[in-house]
Amino acid sequence: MPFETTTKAFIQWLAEHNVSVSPKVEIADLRAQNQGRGLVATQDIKDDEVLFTIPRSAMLNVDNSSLVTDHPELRPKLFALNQWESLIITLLYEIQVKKQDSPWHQYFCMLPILDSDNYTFNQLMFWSEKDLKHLEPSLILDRIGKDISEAMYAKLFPTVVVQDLGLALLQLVTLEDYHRVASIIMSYSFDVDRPDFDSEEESEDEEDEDEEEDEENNKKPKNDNSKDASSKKAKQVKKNHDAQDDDASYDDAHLLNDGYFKSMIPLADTLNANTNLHNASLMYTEDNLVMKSIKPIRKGDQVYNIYSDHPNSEILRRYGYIEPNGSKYDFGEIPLGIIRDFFVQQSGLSVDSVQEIFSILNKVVEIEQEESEMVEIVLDSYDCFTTSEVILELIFLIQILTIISSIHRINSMELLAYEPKFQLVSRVFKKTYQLIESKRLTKVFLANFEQIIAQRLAQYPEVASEPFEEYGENIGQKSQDETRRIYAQVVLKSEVQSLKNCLKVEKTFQNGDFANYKFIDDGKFIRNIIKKRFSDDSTSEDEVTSKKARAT
Ligand SMILES: C[S@@+](CC[C@H](N)C(=O)[O-])C[C@H]1O[C@@H](n2cnc3c(N)ncnc32)[C@H](O)[C@@H]1O
Repeated sequence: MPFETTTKAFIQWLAEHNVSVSPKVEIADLRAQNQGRGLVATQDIKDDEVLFTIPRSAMLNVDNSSLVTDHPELRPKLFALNQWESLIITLLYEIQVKKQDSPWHQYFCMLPILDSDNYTFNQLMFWSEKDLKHLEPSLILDRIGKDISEAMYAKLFPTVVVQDLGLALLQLVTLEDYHRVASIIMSYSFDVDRPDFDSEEESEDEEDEDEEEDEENNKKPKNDNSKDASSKKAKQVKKNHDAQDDDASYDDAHLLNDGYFKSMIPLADTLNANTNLHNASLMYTEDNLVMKSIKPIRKGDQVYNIYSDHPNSEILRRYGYIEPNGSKYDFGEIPLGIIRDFFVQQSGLSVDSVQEIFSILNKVVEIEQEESEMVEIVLDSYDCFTTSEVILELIFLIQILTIISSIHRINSMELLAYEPKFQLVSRVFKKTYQLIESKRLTKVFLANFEQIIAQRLAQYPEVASEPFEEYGENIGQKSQDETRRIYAQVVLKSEVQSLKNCLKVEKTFQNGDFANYKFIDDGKFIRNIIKKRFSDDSTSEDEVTSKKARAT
């Protein structure tokens, strides 16, 4: 069916399902920009205007599906699955079994899964090895999640679907069909609170948060991948909230405990997203879902939702597009390996010794956690944001290793037995904690911090240092290979720009969480640690080291 005809049939479907749409917006063909369909303002819109209202009955989820209507006996088994599994089966049943008889058929005709005129699947899951090479050295390559997705397919088909649910008609669902449906859920679904959910199950904290949210007398359903830490439901699902995290087993009875349904919401999911141009949000009341403007929108402008605070790399992984001028939430990442190798080079410690220091730090944190809310500081990688902010864990680790390196140059750490080594690392940890608490860091820390970021930057190809450029209105006419190459370049530019912004240390250490930090001489701080430590210790190794320390 031609693109326009499909859109018109969908608009008709919306009217038949009591979706009321403001005359100030219309569905537009944005394929030239590689944006498929989107919503555009046909008149000026004020802040807080209702753009459309969707009754809950028009949503599709496991509770409100043909599968449960046709097979009410399957309800308990479907509800015992997790959100992802149940919605995948629900959608496959509508699309592959009910086909034209599905009440949502006209809606599915709009989705890429049935509308071959709409854009191709560009989520990283569908990229070839050759396409993915363009993304090196981005760490997003470690998070594509294809293996986890395939494990879910292997679990559902055929065991759960055929043996447990008796849906023989879904026996022939291929891995490709499954990936497409899973990608549609990833890019289009929302998590919508169940009005019938027993709030007694919620914790007091969650209720407090709810009260704050309720003040506005409406709530915001989270687009599938939300990680809004302040919202009630984001706490009930795991961080990032995608299939990679949602690996609960069949027996976990997830869905019933969640208090929300992962749902497809026709029309609400026609909105594209932009972190910088976000101008509309979906709210809900008991009976309806309501899309409202959150700022004035000019005639001709696109109406944009936001899919959460993701950097370009994650937007590409989950949704298959990028923001050409960078996401508001971009960050670059420093892998732990770079930090380890930097200190190996700088201090002469062996790789094994630095690894041992990491494992001691993990133990020290574990012990501290018994008393306080200490977080782990040895992570796989560290985020450096486009806002010039970095995570505290990065600062903490580099400062600790800076001090340990200096101590090692005075007295070889390699000579110490495990126990005194543990004591030393533990003491440096505590002293560094106090140093940071008093808003101080050392001068050598700063130099090391800059060099570590510089080493990460050196791993990127030159093109990633070039400024963002408009790739033009005609991106939709480029070949798939070319489009993906351009998208990968934009991701690398986002990361490089973020890392470079974190080199603007006057911003990094004078703003936000790290405002007004002072950089002190390392010598005095180190002397303080060594003096105290060696006067406290009595083991023979320590005495040797202590004498050496005093001699220097
Ligand atoms: C919820 S749908 C939005 C409607 C979609 N454009 C359509 O035609 O069906 C999400 C998908 O839209 C596309 N999309 C959303 N925002 C975009 C943007 N700012 N630029 C390009 N594509 C975008 C991506 O392909 C994404 O996976």
